[in-house]
Amino acid sequence: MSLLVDVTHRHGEFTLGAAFSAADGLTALSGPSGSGKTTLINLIAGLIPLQKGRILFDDRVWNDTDAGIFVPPHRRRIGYVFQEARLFPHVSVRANLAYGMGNVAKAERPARMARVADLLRIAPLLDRRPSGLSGGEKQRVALGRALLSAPELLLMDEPLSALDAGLKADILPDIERIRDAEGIPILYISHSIEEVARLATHVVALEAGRIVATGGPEAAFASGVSGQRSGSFLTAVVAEIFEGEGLMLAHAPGGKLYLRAAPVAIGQSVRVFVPAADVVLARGLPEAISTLNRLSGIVVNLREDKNSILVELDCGGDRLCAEVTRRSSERLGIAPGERLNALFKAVRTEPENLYRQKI
Ligand SMILES: Nc1ncnc2c1ncn2[C@@H]1O[C@H](COP(=O)(O)OP(=O)(O)OP(=O)(O)O)[C@@H](O)[C@H]1O
Repeated sequence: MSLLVDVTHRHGEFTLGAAFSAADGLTALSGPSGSGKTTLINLIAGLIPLQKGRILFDDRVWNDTDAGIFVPPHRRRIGYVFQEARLFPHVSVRANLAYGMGNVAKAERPARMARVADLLRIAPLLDRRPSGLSGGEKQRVALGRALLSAPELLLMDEPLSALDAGLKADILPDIERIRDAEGIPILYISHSIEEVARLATHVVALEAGRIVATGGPEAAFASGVSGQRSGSFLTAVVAEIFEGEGLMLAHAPGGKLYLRAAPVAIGQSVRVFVPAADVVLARGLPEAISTLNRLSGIVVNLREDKNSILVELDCGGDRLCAEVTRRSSERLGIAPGERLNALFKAVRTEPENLYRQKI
């Protein structure tokens, strides 16, 4: 299934002009506050009428201003999850979930309810009222309600931003399961590079109403989503898990990676986020050093970033970014074309930011 968007829309001084497509998987919409992310998904949902352009889903036209076509929101088969769960407080979780199933044939409802309750671990909550649930439980119910409508497209507007770190970590695997099990496109607004790192199959980066980059998760750095935290993504295949040590070994194109162990299988492909400030650059390799990860790479780019230099290395095809002071860069005489070693500690790799591809 795929979504095709080509829209122009003005709110007073602000103009959104965006063209992109999104297929199955999770497309993160990143960008600074006010860049137009919510406007974009509200247009896709049909919640605000489009001023100019087209929105197509597969071969169906949801909106085409030239042809005068506008399909109303309830006929678009979209699930929408907001920052706040927005549940009905006075009825049970079961009734909240059932509310979403208007589109589903009656005979299929019990099985669908059971499947989604299982997928999101909410079966034990069905007879409770939302007021007694934790923020994370409420958000899982909101996700469940969106899924029960049998959506063809899921829109999520910062669904985790109201949750504390512990609850976020608890719900991330649920979103991952939805991404991998439902086979529908998901558009996911997030300000967090960690969420993008963990969940995104694609990124569309917006700035001041325009798309500034699309592609893999690195695209998020083109906009303000990452704030101060520059970094890069390495892909690798898990080769060995050292159970007792909480450590695993994965093979990346540029060499071996030792990572904090995560619930993955041998042979599984993972993508790890390495913050640029965690990478140490060295000429030669010190013998006695605790750092487990040592990749060799060619300097392809040097970029000034405030009081730092961001040094980009090509490590066997993967890009690895290191942040060093200008003083270090000058002392080492770092220049494009040079081969350097990049070191980073296994203990700094964060399993909760690890993207895992299904096997
Ligand atoms: N109904 C409206 N009327 C006038 N201006 C609006 C309206 N809705 C949004 N805007 C403006 O459009 C711009 C984009 O807003 P939008 O909410 O889409 O951004 P966003 O990227 O989702 O921001 P945030 O990350 O803060 O939620 C902002 O400048 C906002 O003030």
